Amino acid sequence: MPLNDARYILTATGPSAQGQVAVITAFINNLEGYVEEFNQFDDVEEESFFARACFRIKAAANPGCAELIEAFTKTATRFFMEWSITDADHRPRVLIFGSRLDHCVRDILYRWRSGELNMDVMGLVSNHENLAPIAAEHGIPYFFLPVTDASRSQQETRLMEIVCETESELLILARYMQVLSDSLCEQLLGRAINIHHSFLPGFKGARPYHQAYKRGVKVIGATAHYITTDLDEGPIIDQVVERVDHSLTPVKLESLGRNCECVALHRAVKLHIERRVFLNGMRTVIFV
Ligand SMILES: Nc1nc2c(c(=O)[nH]1)N[C@@H](CN(C=O)c1ccc(C(=O)N[C@@H](CCC(=O)O)C(=O)O)cc1)CN2
Repeated sequence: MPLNDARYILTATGPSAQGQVAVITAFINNLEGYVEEFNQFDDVEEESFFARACFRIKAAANPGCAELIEAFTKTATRFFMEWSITDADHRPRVLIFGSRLDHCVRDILYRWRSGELNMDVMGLVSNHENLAPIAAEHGIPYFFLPVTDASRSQQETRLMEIVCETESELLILARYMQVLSDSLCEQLLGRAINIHHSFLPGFKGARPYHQAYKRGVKVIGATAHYITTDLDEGPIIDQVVERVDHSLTPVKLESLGRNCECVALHRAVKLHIERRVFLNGMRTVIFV
C-alpha cells in the first residue's frame, strides 16, 4: 500500500433496505477509493442493516475527512442510516478505571505501550490509592476519586468533569468496583467497556468466583460488555472461558480467571477502537 494513501473507516447502520451496500461501495468507487475490507450483516429479525468499510484513497485524490463526511451525508439520509467516517489511524482518547486489583489495568497499559492498542491514554482513575505507582510508571495522570454512599454524586460529577476535560471518547473499566449511576450510564452508552469476572449471564455482581465454586461449575470465564443501568446486563463484546474442575478453590479459580479477564478486555477494547462493534439493541454485531 503506497504510504501516503489516506485510509478511512466508514460505518453505517439503519433499517434494512435494498441498495445500501451498493451506495456505500459506489460512494467509495466514485472517489477512486480502494476497498481494503468490507463487512455487512442484515439482522432479519430486527430488519436492521450493519456495514463497515475500510478503504484508502490516493493522496492526490484525497478530499480529506470533512469533505467525505459532507459528500456521504446526502446518500446516508436517503437510507435513514446512522453512520460515521473516520481516519483509520485515529487514536481515540481513553481513560482507564481501576479499584484495588491491578492485573487488568497493567495488561491494558502494557498492550498500549507495546502498540497493540492504537489509542491515547489520558489517565488512570481510581477510588483507591494503591494503583498510583502504576500511573507514575507509565507517565500518565492519576485521578484519585474516593467514593462513599454520601459522596457518590459529587464523585460522579468529578468523574464526568475528567472525561470532558480529557476529551475522552472511551472509558475502560478494568475491574472498577463501583456501580455507576443511571445518568452516568445514559451519558456513556456505547463508550464505557467493563470487564465482569464471570461467564455472563452466570454469576452477576460481586464475588462471582465464590459463586462459581459453590455451584461446582466446570467452566469459568470473563465477559467484556458495555455498561448499562442494569448491572452486568450490558451488550456483550467478548467472552473468554477456561475449563475447571472440583480441585480448584475460589482463590485458584480467581487466579485462572485473571487471564480470561485480561484477554477478554483487551480484545473488546481493540475491536471497539477499530470501529468493529455495533450496538444492536441489547446485543452487538462484531466484524472481526
Ligand atoms: N451501571 C453499571 N456500573 C458498573 C457495571 C455495570 O454493569 N453497570 N459493572 C461494574 C463492574 N462490576 C462487575 O463487573 C461490579 C462492580 C461493583 C459491584 C458492587 O457491588 N460494588 C459495591 C461496592 C464494592 C466495593 O466497593 O468493593 C457497590 O458499588 O456498592 C458489583 C459489580 C462497574 N460498574
